[in-house]
Amino acid sequence: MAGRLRGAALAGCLGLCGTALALLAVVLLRAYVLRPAPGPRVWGRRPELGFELSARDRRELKEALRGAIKIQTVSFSPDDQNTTALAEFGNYIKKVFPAVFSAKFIQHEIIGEYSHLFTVQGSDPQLTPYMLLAHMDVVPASQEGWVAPPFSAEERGGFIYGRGTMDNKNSAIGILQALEFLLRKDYRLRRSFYIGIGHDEEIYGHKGARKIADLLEARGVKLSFLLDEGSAILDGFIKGIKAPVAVIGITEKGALTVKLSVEKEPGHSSAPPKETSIGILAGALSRLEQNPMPNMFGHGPEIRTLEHLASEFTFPLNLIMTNLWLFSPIVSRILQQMPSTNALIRTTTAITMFNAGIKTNIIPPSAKATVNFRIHPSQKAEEVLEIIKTTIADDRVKIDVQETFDPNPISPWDNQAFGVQIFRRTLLDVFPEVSSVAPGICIANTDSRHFAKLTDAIYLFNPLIIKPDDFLRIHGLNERISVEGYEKQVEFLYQLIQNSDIKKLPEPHANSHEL
Ligand SMILES: CCCCCCCC/C=C\CCCCCCCC(=O)N[C@@H](Cc1ccc(O)cc1)C(=O)O
Ligand SMILES: [Zn+2]
Ligand SMILES: [Zn+2]
Repeated sequence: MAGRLRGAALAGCLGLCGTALALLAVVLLRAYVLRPAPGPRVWGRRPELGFELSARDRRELKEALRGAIKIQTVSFSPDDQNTTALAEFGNYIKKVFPAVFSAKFIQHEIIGEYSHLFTVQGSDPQLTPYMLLAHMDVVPASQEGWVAPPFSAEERGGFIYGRGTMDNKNSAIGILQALEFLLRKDYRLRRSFYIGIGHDEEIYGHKGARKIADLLEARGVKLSFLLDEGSAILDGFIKGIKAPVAVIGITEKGALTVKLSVEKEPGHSSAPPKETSIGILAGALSRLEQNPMPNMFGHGPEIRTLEHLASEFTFPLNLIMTNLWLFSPIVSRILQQMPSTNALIRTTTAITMFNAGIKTNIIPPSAKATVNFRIHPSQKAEEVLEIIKTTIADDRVKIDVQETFDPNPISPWDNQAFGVQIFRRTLLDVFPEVSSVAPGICIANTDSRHFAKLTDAIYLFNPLIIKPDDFLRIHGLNERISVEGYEKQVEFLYQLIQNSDIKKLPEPHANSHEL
């Protein structure tokens, strides 16, 4: 009997100890293994004016965007733009946004013939201004393959179709629309801000955004932050994350475009040499494709993106993402499998043009190709060029560098980063379904890089929920925006302007809601 009692007591004790141990393990797991990503807190103040739209406002907002899409502001190449359309766009915004163009405290200037700079003077000159950037030019669109012609701005099933609906007339028109609505409600701005609308972003922005930046620099302007396109609220991009997450670019990749050429004696195709210019060039290109640039996972901000999103992942991915010190080799291998995530972790190589040959029976005198590299934030153009030379390893291939620039510096992402706090607050106001806001990389290039001397706080983000399918529409077929999505974009900008009017960020406190 005594033995049985001792046994029961032991079993009870073991059970208790087991429970205690299990509890301890859960606590440790929560505290150390599944710890939430560190992030600044947001304050509780709400914007003064709500975003209630009448049926008339809704119609006006939609028609303003549709009208802009119909203007064919195409950038074909650096010396081929539709300048008539660019000028028409200027007249159009004057007509559609009368409050913006008549406000006494808004100065409007045309820069580089077709770009627009608005200086919106706030009532408090002590507050450092910020800038909203967008562009009006678009890439060309084929007539075939669209459900509605690319410049028809046709509305179908709640979407407006057309070139520029996501890239980037939605921002250009959206910013002016948000300001127009605020002015009509007599909102008095406190913090000054600039609006820049470039006309040649798709061809590097040298005549538009660059000139705007030079002018502001000459005026001695410093910005508290700058917001441009380049990332979005991502839905379904990352395996293991169910909810949409806002990924705000804190840098953009660098770029290097090289022209490769091979010259060889032409001749009769009946007695060909062992290698032709085409064969030699094709070999070099194949070596570049077969030997991708090194995987740089862990050397740039991509690791911070995953750490911030760690708690959004389902089990066991949440555990893996919280412990990248251990799992980064596996994660980096997974990321390189999809083109959009591969672009986050390495300098990408894209053969974009190939020209050779003039007739079926002539040995071609020359072969040329263009290769476009997008440089990972941890590398420099010079370093990439060295790797290219070593990989090609053939002196017969001439390498001419065309456009090149290093990646942008990394913008701040912490408690003191004013812009980041404003975006968090505004996302919370307008997109309550977005559960995380993370820093990321813009895998393409934007006009914002011209503004590096005016601020170290450049952020790339379009307040639009996009799915992988939408990403393919940018520069692709059937670019479109949902009417609801565009309304939300305007609402985001409307609230962002009001939220930016705060004098100074409140001190973070323990109970405030955190994204
Ligand atoms: C966790 C991550 C998954 C990553 C998935 C990425 C999704 C990103 C979502 C939206 C990205 C939209 C990118 C729009 C910006 C494109 C801008 C652009 O096309 N630029 C051109 C031209 C250009 C402009 C300025 C320059 O100085 C150089 C080139 C480009 O070719 O980059
Ligand atoms: Zn764009
Ligand atoms: Zn574009």
